[in-house]
Amino acid sequence: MQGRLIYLMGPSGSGKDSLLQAARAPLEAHGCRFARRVITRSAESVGEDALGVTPAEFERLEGEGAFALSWRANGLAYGIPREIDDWLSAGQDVLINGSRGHLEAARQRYPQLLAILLQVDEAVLRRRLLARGRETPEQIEQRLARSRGFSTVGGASAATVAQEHICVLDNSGPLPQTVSRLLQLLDEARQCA
Ligand SMILES: Nc1ncnc2c1ncn2[C@@H]1O[C@H](COP(=O)(O)OP(=O)(O)O)[C@@H](O)[C@H]1O
Ligand SMILES: O=P(O)(O)OC[C@H]1O[C@H](OP(=O)(O)OP(=O)(O)O)[C@H](O)[C@@H]1O
Repeated sequence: MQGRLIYLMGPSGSGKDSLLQAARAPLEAHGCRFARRVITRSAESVGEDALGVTPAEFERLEGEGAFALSWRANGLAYGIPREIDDWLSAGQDVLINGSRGHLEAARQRYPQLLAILLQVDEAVLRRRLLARGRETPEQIEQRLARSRGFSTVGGASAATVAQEHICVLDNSGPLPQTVSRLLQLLDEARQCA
């Protein structure tokens, strides 16, 4: 049986990267794989363990078909390596750090994907982004403005979320609580699959 693509998305600062790190060990114990993203961001940047490449290298890789999914946002290009298709074909679930803007395109390629929207209110987001210190205050405001622009998934209403089959996961509380909820959500999804 084909594995399931778990597409984690949410505003900048909502905690996607922290959650991926914290949930990694328990999920790997269940056979779930994690994709390392390729990003045109310098390797020294704080945060996820991504492969940093130049825009020219990214274009070359994309042209060679190295990515299962790729998109542009925040002035950067992001790619998910094609090896996830081998993992999925081998029946393994794969968790990726996705983009709200690319959800529809991702669904076209992976109709069975499980979309999870990590949510935190804007004041908390701004505080967390400033504390993280990876972006300038101006870039942080641009990211918050980008989130406001997602009328369908960003600050989505419950009805929209239900209609679009998106599971909302709140990360306003302590991270371990969010990890437990994620594991529970994935268990429930497995039972429904
Ligand atoms: N539940 C949480 N409680 C407090 N701080 C958090 C929580 N989740 C994430 N953070 C912090 O918020 C900041 C943004 O988290 P990060 O994982 O980088 O978000 P994203 O990858 O979605 O942009 C980081 O400094 C992180 O340590
Ligand atoms: O369409 P959106 O949902 O806005 O997402 C755009 C991009 O921003 C995030 O990446 P990145 O790691 O650069 O930013 P973040 O860690 O600040 O979320 C996310 O993982 C997407 O790659």
